[in-house]
Amino acid sequence: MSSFVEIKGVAKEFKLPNGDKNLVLENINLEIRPGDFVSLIGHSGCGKSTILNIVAGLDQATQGYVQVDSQRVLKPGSDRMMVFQNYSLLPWLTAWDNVALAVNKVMRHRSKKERHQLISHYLEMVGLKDAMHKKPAQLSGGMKQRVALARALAIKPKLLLLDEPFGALDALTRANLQAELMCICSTHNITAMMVTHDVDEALLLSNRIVMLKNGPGATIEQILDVPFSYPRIPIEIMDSTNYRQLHHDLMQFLHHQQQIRYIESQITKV
Ligand SMILES: Nc1ncnc2c1ncn2[C@@H]1O[C@H](COP(=O)(O)OP(=O)(O)OP(=O)(O)O)[C@@H](O)[C@H]1O
Repeated sequence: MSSFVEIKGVAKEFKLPNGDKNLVLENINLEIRPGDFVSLIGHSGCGKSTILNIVAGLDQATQGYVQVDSQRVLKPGSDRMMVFQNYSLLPWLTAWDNVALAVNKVMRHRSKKERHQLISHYLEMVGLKDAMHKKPAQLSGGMKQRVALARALAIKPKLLLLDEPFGALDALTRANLQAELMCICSTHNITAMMVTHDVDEALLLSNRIVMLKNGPGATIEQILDVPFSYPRIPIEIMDSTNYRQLHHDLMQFLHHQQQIRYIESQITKV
């Protein structure tokens, strides 16, 4: 199958206020097929969010390029919707109005009735039928993230970008939302990229996991294929030998990166 997202030779260097340069990413190459759910995993600061930001068009690569559906990414667009850990909702608007704001802007050409149906459909899909008219302060963390998901999905993006979407939620809410997201993505064949620190979350949701080495100049160490078919039932797959092996491989990779980071920090002290 042809690639839908192409990340080719991407490097990213930030200029620091004192004039120094911080090379964060180097030669990142990744091809994502339509319907893939790809997770990025690696230690804090290795550049996972930077990759997502470049794909979103919120930041520019210093070298290389990103293409989505054969179009070069140069700026943000409604074909790529991002969901952040901190929900990013407008606090003075209700759940409905937060979703409506995006839908009305992007889907101006649709009739008022159609836009209304879309907003209602996606808020119901994420289980917010009875809380549509509440403001963010009246919603739990899980409910706020549901609004953010509904807002992203209602725009019908080509690519869903998720930056630690469940990082701020308690374990039970996180598990429920993971299951719902998996169901939505597999049913609607949504292509997604997700940054996560959670090995189980990556294994549950993704069909491929990109393992990033530590920076500076982080590169891709390996891409792991996750062979379980969708929809996945956590207690069933977690019990399998295959799952335990993949979990072990990922943990070992992260542990190894942590050791490298420790040794490097000791060397620079000397
Ligand atoms: N605008 C910026 N200017 C300068 N440096 C930046 C900027 N944005 C990110 N960085 C640096 O780039 C590196 C990678 O950051 P990034 O947020 O992509 O890492 P991450 O892997 O997503 O980390 P975490 O898991 O902690 O969220 C870090 O060293 C960070 O300090």
